[in-house]
Amino acid sequence: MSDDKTRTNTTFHATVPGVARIGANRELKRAVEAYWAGRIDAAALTQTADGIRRDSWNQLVQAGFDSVPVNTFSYYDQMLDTAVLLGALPPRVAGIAHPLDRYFAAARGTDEVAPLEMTKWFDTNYHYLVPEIGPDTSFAVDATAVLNELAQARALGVPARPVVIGPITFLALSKAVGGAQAPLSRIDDLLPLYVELLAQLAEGGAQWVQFDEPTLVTDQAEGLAELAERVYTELSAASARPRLLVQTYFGEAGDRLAALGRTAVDAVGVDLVAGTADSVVAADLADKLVVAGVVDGRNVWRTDLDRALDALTALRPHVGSLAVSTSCSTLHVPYTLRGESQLDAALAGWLAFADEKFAEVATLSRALVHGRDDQAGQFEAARLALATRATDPRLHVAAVHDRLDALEPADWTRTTASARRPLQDAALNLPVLPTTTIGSYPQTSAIRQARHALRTGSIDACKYRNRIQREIADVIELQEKAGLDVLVHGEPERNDMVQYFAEQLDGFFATANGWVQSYGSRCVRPPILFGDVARPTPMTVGWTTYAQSLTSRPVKGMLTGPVTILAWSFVRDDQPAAVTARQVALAIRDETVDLERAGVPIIQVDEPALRELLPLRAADRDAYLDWAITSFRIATGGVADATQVHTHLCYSEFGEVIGAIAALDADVTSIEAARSHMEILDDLNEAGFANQVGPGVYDIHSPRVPSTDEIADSLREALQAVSAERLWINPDCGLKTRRTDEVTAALRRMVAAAVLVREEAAALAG
Ligand SMILES: Nc1nc2c(c(=O)[nH]1)N[C@@H](CNc1ccc(C(=O)N[C@@H](CCC(=O)N[C@@H](CCC(=O)N[C@@H](CCC(=O)O)C(=O)O)C(=O)O)C(=O)O)cc1)CN2
Ligand code: MET
Ligand SMILES: [Zn+2]
Repeated sequence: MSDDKTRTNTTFHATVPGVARIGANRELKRAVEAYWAGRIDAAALTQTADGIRRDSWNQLVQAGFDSVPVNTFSYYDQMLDTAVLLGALPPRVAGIAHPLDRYFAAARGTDEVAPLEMTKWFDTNYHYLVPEIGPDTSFAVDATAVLNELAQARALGVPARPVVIGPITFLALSKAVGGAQAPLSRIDDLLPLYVELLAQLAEGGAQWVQFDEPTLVTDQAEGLAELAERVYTELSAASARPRLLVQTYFGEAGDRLAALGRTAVDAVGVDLVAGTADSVVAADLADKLVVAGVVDGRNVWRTDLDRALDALTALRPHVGSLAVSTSCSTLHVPYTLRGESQLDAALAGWLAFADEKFAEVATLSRALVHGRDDQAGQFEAARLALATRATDPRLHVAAVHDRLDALEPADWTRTTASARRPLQDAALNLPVLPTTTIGSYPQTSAIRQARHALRTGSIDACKYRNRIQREIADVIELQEKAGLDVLVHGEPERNDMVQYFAEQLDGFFATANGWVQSYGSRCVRPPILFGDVARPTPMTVGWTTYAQSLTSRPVKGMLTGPVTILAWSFVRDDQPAAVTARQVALAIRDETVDLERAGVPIIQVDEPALRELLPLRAADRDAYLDWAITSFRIATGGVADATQVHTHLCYSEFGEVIGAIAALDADVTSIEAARSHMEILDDLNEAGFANQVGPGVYDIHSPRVPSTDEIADSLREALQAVSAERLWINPDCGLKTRRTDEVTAALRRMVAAAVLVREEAAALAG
C-alpha cells in the first residue's frame, strides 16, 4: 500500500497534456452565451462548469490514467486565465467589480472598453487572447481558479496535476503596450510569482504540476535554449514545490530539450508526432520522466499502435522513465466518435477522436508495461483498420491525378495587376474608396433552425431554398440601404465557410457532432479530408446569381481558398499537404470559372488561414509558402483579366508574410486591421504591396458598434499609408457572429465615414 502510494507520487504512466472543455454537447457554449444574454446567473454558469470538469476527469480516470490534468478548463481562454493568475489584466477593465464580468470584458469588450486582441494559438485554428504588458504592469499571483480546480479534483479522488502556461510562453505570446519593452524582458519579474505559485499548489496538495512551454518548439525568440535552462534551473530550485513537468508540443524542442535536461525539473513532455525521438535521445534525460506524446492530439487518424509501441520501446533505455500521452491537448479534436452514425463504416474505423485517443494511450501504456500480447486484440484491430485505409480506392483516383499532372505555370499566372486594373475599373465603375463587406451577414437562429429542420426532414429542400432566398433578399436590401458599393449575398446557406464546401466535395466527410472550440464560445466542426478531392457540381453559383438578380450593384462571389480549407479540416496524413492543396485548388478553380460564366464580376477567395499554417520553424517556411501561394494561384488563375479577384485574411500577425500575401496577386486584399489597432498599415505601403487593399476599419468580433468618427479616424490613418486609388473600405472580417441591429448600425456608420473622408480627399485634391 505505502509502496504503491510512493510510486504514484513519483512517476506516472498514462496521461494527456490537456483536454477540451466546451462539453461533449457544447454545454459550456450554451451556458456562457446564456450568461452573456442575462438568461442565467453566475451560480448556474459555475455549476455547468463544475459538471464539465467532473465528467472529463472521471472519464480520464476510467480510461486508466494515473495522472489527470486539471486547470485546463476555461470559461473563455487559457492565456486570459493565465493573465488573471498573474495579475496582468489590462487596467481598463480593473473597474469592473465582478471577477467573471471583468474577465469577459477583457475577452469580448463592452460598450466602454475594448477587448484584448485575439490571435492564433501557434499553427492551430484555436484563438487565444493576447495579454497586454505595459510599462506599469505589476504582476501579482491570484491562484484562486487553479486552487479551486485542484480542490474540486482532489475531493473527487482524482490524481490531479494542475496545468499552467509557463512563464516563457506566457511572455512570448503577450504584447508590449504603452511603449513597454518586449514582454520577455520581464521574465525575472515573473519567476518569483511562479515560485510562489508552486508553493501554493504544493500547499493545496498537488503532487505534480505541469508548465506548458510550446514556445520552446518555435523560432519566436532568440536564445530560447539558454532562457529555458535559466528559467527552469531557478524554478526547479524552489524550496516547496510539487514535481515539475515542463510540457512542449506542436514540434520538436531540439536544443531546448537538452537545456531542460540540464535542469532539476522532474519531467519533460514531448510531441513525438510533430517531432522525432532523436532529439529526446540526444538530450540527456536519464534522470527524467519523459511524457511521450505518441498519439496525435490534433489530427483524427487512428494510431498505428505497432509503430507507436516500437518508438516507445526504443526510447525507454534513454530516459529515466516513460509515460504515454497524446502529442498535445485534445482541445483540438472532437470529443468522441460515438454518435457519428452517418460516417461510413470503413472511415469510422480509421479514426480516433479524444475518447478513442484516451483508450489508445491506455493501451500503449499497458503494452509498455505488460507486453504487446497483453493488448493483442487492440493491436490487431488497429492493424486491420489501417490496412483497409491504405487500399481504399477513394484515396487514389486516377482522374484527379491526371489533372494534377497536367498543371503547368501558365495555369497559375495571370497578366500583371496593372494590366488587369483598367479592364476591371471599366467593368465595375466604382467610386474612389469603394465600400464592401467580407461576405457573411448575421447567422440568425432562424437560419440555423431552417438548416436544422432540413436536416431532420421537417422541411424539404424547396422550402429551405425559399427561406435562404428570403434571407439573401433581406441582406441585399440592408446593403443597398446602407449605401455599400460592392454587395455580397451574405452566406446564409453556409453552416461554416469550410464545412459548407467540404459537404459538396468528393474526398471529404463531415461530422454530425465533431465540435472543436475555435475561440470563446465559438466552435467549428472541421471536416475530414480523407481522399482525393474533386468538385462534382457547382457549389455557390445559384445563390450568388440569385443575389445578383436582385440588384444593379455588383455582387461579389464568395469562396474559401485551398490553404484555408486544408487548415480548417483534418487532413489525410498519407501524402504531402502540397499535393492535397493542389487538388482542393482545382476544385475551387472549377467554381470560379462557373461563377464567371454566370456573369459574376468579382470573386473573393478567402485565405484567412494563410498565416496560421506558417511553420513554427523558420527553416520550413519557404517550402510552405511556395505551395500555399501556388495553390491559391491555381484556384484563382482560371478567370479572365476583367474579373476582379479578391482575397481576405484575418486574425493573425501578417507582417511576417506580407510578401507572400502580395505574391497571391489578388486584385484586392481585405485584411483584418482594426482589432490590432491598424498596425498592419506599415506593411501596406506601395513598396511592399502594389495592389488594392482594404485594411479593416472596425472590429467585428466585439458587439461594440464603433462611432462614425472612430471609423473615419481609422480611414484617415489608412490613407497615410495607402493612396486613395488603392484603398477599399470594409470591416475586419465577416459579420456572421453579430446581430442584425449591430450590423445595420455599424455599416451605416462605415458608409457615412467613407462619404466624409471622400469629401475631405476631394477637397484636398480640388
Ligand atoms: N472553420 C472555421 N474556422 C474559423 C472561422 C470560420 O468561420 N470557420 N473563422 C475564424 C474565427 N472562428 C470562428 C469559428 C466559429 C464561428 C461560429 O460562428 N461558429 C458557430 C457554429 C457554426 C455552425 O457550424 N453552425 C451550424 C450548426 C449550428 C447549430 O449549433 N445548430 C443547432 C441547431 C440550430 C439552432 O437551433 O440554432 C444544433 O446543432 O444544436 C449551422 O449553422 O448549420 C457557433 O459556434 O455557434 C465563428 C468564427 C477563424 N477560424
Ligand atoms: N467570407 C467569410 C465571412 O465573411 C470570411 C471569414 S474569414 C474567417 O465570414
Ligand atoms: Zn475573416
